[in-house]
Amino acid sequence: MTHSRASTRVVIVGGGGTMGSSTALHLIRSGYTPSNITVLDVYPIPSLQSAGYDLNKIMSIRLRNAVDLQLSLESLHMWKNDELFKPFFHNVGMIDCSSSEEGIASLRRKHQSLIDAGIGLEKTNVWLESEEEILARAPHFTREQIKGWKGLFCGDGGWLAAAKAINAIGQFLNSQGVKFGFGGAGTFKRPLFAADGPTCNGLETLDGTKYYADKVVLAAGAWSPTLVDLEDQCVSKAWVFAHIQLTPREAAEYKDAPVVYDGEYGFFFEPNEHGVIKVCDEFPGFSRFKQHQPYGAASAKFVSVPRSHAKHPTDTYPDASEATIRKAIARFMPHFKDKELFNRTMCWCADTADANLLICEHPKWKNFILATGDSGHSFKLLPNIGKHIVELLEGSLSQDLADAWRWRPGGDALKSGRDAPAKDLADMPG
Ligand SMILES: Cc1cc2nc3c(=O)[nH]c(=O)nc-3n(C[C@H](O)[C@H](O)[C@H](O)COP(=O)(O)OP(=O)(O)OC[C@H]3O[C@@H](n4cnc5c(N)ncnc54)[C@H](O)[C@@H]3O)c2cc1C
Repeated sequence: MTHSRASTRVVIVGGGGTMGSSTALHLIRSGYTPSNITVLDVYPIPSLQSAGYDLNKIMSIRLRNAVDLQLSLESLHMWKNDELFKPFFHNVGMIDCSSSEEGIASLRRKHQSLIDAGIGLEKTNVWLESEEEILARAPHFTREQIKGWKGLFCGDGGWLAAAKAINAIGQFLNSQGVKFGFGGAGTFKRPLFAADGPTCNGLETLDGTKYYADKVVLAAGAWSPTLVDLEDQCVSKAWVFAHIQLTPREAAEYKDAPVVYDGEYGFFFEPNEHGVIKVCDEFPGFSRFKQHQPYGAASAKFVSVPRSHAKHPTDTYPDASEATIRKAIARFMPHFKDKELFNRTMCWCADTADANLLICEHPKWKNFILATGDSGHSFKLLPNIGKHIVELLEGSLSQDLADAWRWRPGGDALKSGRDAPAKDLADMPG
């Protein structure tokens, strides 16, 4: 039986997170009936354990391949122009810099790719060769601090008020009459299948509720590989960050400052309206492997299982992270190096081997759609990723996106194109 948009029932697992909320939004924008859309999550939207539940995320144009460039440009357009998203984009720019020979050479290649893209990106992305040029963009630095730094000022970039943007989608979904299930009634347990065997016709949640649907979308982020067997295509990894509190006077000095990113240290954002600065270090992530049997696996296997900060709020991060975050603060803001750190936390993503998303129908389960996979860069796609997930549901996804996001076991998702594989949390003191 074929369904019209108005009559198709869709259940979204992880609808309180980034890709899931975007999918629900675009179903409505495409003409699906809100009461036929069910958003499930462990926590109410914005879910406390979503990777997007955060003060801020970086917005920048990604040039890694044609698909990333297309998605970044689409999302930039929406962050700038779509009424729902506009309030959450702070277009303060980003300084992508380095003081090492290797780092500078890599940034020069990035600058060249921007020019080679041939779409005028060199007008907004400017090479910073001299200390004067850097100080003109970031007057809060001292000349001493930026000695040897070179890099790019990315004028299209800046930061996104992440949790607030997901919250705005949640409010819109609520106003439209979308159905929600949270807690036990929102926590995915297993898919349900029709009498023919391979056709998925719904799912059961932890409390035993059964939701029947024409399409099930699994957008459970770092939890996806623990819920269904993804045949090792995704490895869930954590990154860390902490916050410092500035006085109103200190915060005023950093107001509208660009995001500063140095791949050897980390990155930081301008203070929020309460004077809080978030600081991240940069490293290949932490895994947390244990024996676990996702649905569809013949037996238990080694899977990296995220530990939810929402469930374990006293969890912070390994001792080593305290040192690297302090090192980043000392590099970027030496006068704040002794400030107290608070809200130390981990944030989980499901990395794929080639850093492309995994957005496809399950190869064996008809109507069960995966919308997951990561590379630590997908929050910026909040405004537009759902549009493509809806295209997949409808069979109209373009071939280049379908190729990039296909089911593709076999790569090394632990390393995921980074310089080193992730370390396991079990091996990290603290
Ligand atoms: C430290 C860090 C920094 C990052 N920085 C940036 C950045 O600067 N810019 C950028 O663009 N991207 C960034 N990212 C990446 C970005 O946050 C992720 O790519 C994106 O948020 C992933 O979206 P998702 O929908 O796959 O997962 P999530 O947003 O995590 O959503 C998954 C959802 O599934 C839910 N869920 C889990 N289990 C179940 C279950 N059993 N049943 C129902 N629901 C369930 C969760 O509660 C959650 O709401 C960063 C990520 C991290 C970790």
